[in-house]
Amino acid sequence: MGSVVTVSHITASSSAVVRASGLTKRYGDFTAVDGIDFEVTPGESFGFLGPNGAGKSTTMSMIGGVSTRSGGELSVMGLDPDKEGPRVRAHLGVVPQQDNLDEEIKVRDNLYVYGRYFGLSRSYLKPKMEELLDFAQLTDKAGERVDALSGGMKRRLTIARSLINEPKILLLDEPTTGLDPQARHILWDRLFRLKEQGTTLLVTTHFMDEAEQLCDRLIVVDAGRIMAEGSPSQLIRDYSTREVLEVRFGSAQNRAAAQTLEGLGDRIEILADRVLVYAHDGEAALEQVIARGLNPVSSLVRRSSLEDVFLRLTGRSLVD
Ligand SMILES: Nc1ncnc2c1ncn2[C@@H]1O[C@H](COP(=O)(O)OP(=O)(O)OP(=O)(O)O)[C@@H](O)[C@H]1O
Repeated sequence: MGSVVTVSHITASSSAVVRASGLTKRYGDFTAVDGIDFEVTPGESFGFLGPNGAGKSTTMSMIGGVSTRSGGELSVMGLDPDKEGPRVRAHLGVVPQQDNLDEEIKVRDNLYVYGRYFGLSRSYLKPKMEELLDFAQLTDKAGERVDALSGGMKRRLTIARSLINEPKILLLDEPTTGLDPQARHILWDRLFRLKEQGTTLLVTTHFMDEAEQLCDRLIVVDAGRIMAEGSPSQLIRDYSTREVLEVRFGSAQNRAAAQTLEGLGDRIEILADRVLVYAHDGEAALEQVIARGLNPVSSLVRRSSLEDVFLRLTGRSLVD
């Protein structure tokens, strides 16, 4: 579909902890981040939602001062990450996409070694490690080697480790990719706690449910550009209908059926395995489908999600 969408520019606020304006990253001829503007206010949970390759990790790397920008402005706690990397990093906790724990040493020792690397004193670290182990629900695993932990536990340990210097801002790159549903919920709960304590969270994700759960506000990114910005509910209100009717007619018949459905609801999307009818009342739309002489193999009415927003903005599914 590829519709053109006007992005509302965010008013500059003096209290922003992260501010990007025209932020750009090029790798040779390729532009990974293409002049994006956003601001993150203290204590909020701000998301970057987009598919693989959208430029989310690259943006995080620039914020963290590990990748220099090619253009535009960027400030983190009022500092330029390209010029004052160490001072910026002192405010940040970083949870990378892949856990990079020391697998062969014990859980508690991972925290200790990291803290010492940060230059923190033994007397500071001793109680801090216990507090973080408790926070990560790993106290009873403290004496075990990391390679004996589950994926969810490792992720929580990586988060605990990133908190060792009491950062004001936590950068989380795809925090729950690869975790099972239960492990994801435990992790989200820990992140809610951090937010309650006033930590600002910057989260990249390609999971729409994660963005809906975790983020107060987010930007939808695709191919290095911002497609839309707002709270999850605002985005759904602005770019989708209240409900969506999903109907399946058998893969060979979806396209022909969709033609019969033309004009139904606000709009129709044909996916490989189903047809989506965007309507404020999904049940009423289903009655219309049947009234038009169609007989779906299955049907489902659900509320709109950020996945629908992404589909509307890009004509593609987030999980393609
Ligand atoms: N060092 C690099 N050299 C060249 N191209 C790069 C480099 N790092 C990233 N890219 C490219 O930049 C684009 C954005 O990558 P980035 O990792 O930021 O995307 P992403 O949205 O975080 O997706 P993912 O979840 O897959 O990491 C991709 O096309 C990627 O191949």
